[in-house]
Amino acid sequence: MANPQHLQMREDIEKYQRMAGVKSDSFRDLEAVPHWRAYETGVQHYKVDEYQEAVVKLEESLKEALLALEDCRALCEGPWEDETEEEIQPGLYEAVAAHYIQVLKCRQQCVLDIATKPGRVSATEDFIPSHFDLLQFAYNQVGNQALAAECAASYLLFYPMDESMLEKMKYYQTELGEGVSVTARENIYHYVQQSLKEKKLIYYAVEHLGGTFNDPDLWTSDELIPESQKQKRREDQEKQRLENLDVEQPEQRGPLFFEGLTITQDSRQLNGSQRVVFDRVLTDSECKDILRLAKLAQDGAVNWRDAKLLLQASEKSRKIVQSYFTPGKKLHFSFTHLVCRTAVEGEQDDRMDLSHPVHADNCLLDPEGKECWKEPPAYMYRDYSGILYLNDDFKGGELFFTELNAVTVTAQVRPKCGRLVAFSSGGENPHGVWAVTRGRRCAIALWYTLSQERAEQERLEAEALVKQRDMEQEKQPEDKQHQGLDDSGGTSPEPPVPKERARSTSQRHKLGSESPQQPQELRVRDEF
Ligand SMILES: O=C(O)CCC(=O)C(=O)O
Ligand SMILES: [Fe+2]
Repeated sequence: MANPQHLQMREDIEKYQRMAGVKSDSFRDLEAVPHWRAYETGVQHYKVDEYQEAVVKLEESLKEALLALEDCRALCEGPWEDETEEEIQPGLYEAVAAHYIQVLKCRQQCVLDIATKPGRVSATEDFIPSHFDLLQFAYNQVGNQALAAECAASYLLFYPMDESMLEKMKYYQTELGEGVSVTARENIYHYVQQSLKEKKLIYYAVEHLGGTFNDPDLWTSDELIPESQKQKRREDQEKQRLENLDVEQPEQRGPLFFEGLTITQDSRQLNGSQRVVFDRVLTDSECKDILRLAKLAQDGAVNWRDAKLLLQASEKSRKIVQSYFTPGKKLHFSFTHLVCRTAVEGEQDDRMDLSHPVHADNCLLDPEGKECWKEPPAYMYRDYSGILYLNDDFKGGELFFTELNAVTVTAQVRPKCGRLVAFSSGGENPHGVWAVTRGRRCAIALWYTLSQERAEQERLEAEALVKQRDMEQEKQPEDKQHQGLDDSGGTSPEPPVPKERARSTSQRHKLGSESPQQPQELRVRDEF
């Protein structure tokens, strides 16, 4: 459950299911926690308009979550175990204050604990308040306005100025009649009051005694936060807002600067959003040259001119993606990768397996939860993906897009020389590759980021190297220049290509298997 992408485990479960005597309730998720199970079921009912069932499950989830919260908070009362402070010998009052603040911070963090799905690392935002938003709507749908109003009032305890909820509240009050008093749930009132008191103390301590506090709640009112902390919080929120803006921009198309380039399919034709197929990005002879590079790199010898061509081809793709999706900021390379997949020997008929399992490029796909988790080890900073294909003399190996469930295929793209498929890298674009059943399929896989800090350093170095070499060649006499251009290894300076051998063992690309810290320029490798 926590690793829904784990193909081996999925296969094993299917195998067990086929065994005699094994029933569906023989499978138990030992990591499951009651409130998460209820929450997910509740949200699923809600999404398909089954409000009666949604109400039951969401109430259960809320009750269980509050119990889990209390358990977690109680565990904060233990002895103080801060090894980093061991050296310092504080006075009694300082020690008491430090201990108490630590307990308070620990209690506050419990919200994150319960809002984090087992097996995940990032918490669902506004986990408790969102229950009331869902519940007020669901109760209204099943005709229980009194409870809908109570839930709306409970939500307003967290966000008293929320305009849309205030509107709803007015509506419920009118429906119920002015004489009927509507109050929030008492336990939620206490929960909010207590949490606010704790926050007040913590912020006081941060301001006067130092330290930091990462408030886990989004609903904390501004008045409570000291000026010094507010600034930081504002900056964080602004950064977050800008990041979201970048990726969630509506599709608006900029001009394409390259002659001959065609848009073969857009998002509508590919049944999704932020997807596109371009053709004629490369000519046949350019594909051939880069393919030769794939072959040579395998043998540890790389032609300088082909390496430069690869850099140019990927830069051209970057410009195309940038101008097509117009994300409002410069796109930087985050990873460049020349990859070939070769058919395995033997029986190929009716193969239904995948050369690359369904995944999203910047988040961890959770087909059961119909979500995509932006958390490590996913490459969260990847914003756009591009795959520039180099050949079509193979069988199988189509790229396909699916819905979030990872099984409903929404579009398929057949690779060919000069075809560039580009798409936003998030959960809106799960994709995979069918098995290559004959021949060898080569492509340049490219990922782009809007974050300058995440730009691929090796690529910048390689570009600088090319520039430097070009300048040196300009200075050289004519005859020597030609020699340099046609040079395939030998006397020329080292091209920016690793001389490692492509791996020859059967291997599948696994999301998160490459270390983001050590990207290598122009990686060349074989997959099967
Ligand atoms: O080769 C392809 O068509 C897609 C590869 C891919 O999705 C990836 O490497 O993340
Ligand atoms: Fe991918």
